[in-house]
Amino acid sequence: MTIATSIDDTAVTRASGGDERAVIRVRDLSVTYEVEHPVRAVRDVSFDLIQGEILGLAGESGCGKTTLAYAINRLHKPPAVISSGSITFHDRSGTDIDLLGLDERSLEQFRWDKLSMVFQGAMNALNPVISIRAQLEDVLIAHRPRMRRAERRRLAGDVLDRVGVGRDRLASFPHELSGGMRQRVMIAMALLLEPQVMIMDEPTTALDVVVQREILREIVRLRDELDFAVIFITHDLPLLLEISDRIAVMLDGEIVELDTARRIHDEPRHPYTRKLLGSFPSLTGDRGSFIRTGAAIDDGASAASTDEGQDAR
Ligand SMILES: Nc1ncnc2c1ncn2[C@@H]1O[C@H](COP(=O)(O)OP(=O)(O)OP(=O)(O)O)[C@@H](O)[C@H]1O
Repeated sequence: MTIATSIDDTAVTRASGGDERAVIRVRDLSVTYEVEHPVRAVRDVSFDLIQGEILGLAGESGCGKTTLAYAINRLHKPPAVISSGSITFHDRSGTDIDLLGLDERSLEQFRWDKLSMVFQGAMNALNPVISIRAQLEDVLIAHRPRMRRAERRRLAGDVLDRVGVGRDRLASFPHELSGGMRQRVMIAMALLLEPQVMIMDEPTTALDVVVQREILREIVRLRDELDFAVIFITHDLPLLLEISDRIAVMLDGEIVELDTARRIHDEPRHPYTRKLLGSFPSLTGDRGSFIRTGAAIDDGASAASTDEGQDAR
């Protein structure tokens, strides 16, 4: 897996304290579940998502990963409330969009078009009685109302080819496809409008390991081709080390460490990161060599391909 974009971690910082290549800038974001005993699920989180990078979000169950992901896309529902902070999206046109300031209508336009999301159960969100073609075309009808029918059909076919399902499945209904294929269709849908950012929350967890690997390889390849940024959430730290450029480690609602995948692996600074790494025996001891096969972080060791890494796929 060779990653083309180069995320140089000697980031070019702006006077405002951010990375000038950021596509999303989150500052001091807090999300609270306003229940009888309020839960501050996300606490003063700040980070930049850099254009074209895969940012892994790691941390144990309940640390706030999903809450953070949903809040970024404004998909959080009551009792969750964004209690403070800001989220800025830097559009490819050059405009900065204040995500927390968007009204519902603008949000609907924004989602899928600029930022899309694929989550674990996404494949079950496909409508069982509508063909794949119609479901893909519906997204285009909603977001590109002036697009001609022939162009819609071509794009729907192209995107299915891209994710490895193939345009010959356009007429299929969801139940005619395997779980892996349906999840690929959801990824196709997420790619359809060529968003700048994709948030993936455990997108392959429900699938068997071989299919997971294939899909992950596709995601990295598509990222190389289309240069979108990804926030990738999973419990599987070894997997994150393999595919991410950088990794943010969350603990009790806070990001306690954010660094290149290589440094998270080689020189973890926070005790919790060390504990997390230690809980995966395959990452420590004799087999503890770095298993990534070519992530793009510019720390002098990118694109190193090891036999062990090949085996891991
Ligand atoms: N609807 C809710 N009401 C109250 N508390 C909630 C609600 N949803 C989540 N929480 C709490 O918010 C915290 C963060 O949950 P969240 O689902 O974001 O964690 P996570 O890291 O994504 O976990 P997992 O990996 O298991 O999905 C947890 O303490 C959880 O119990």
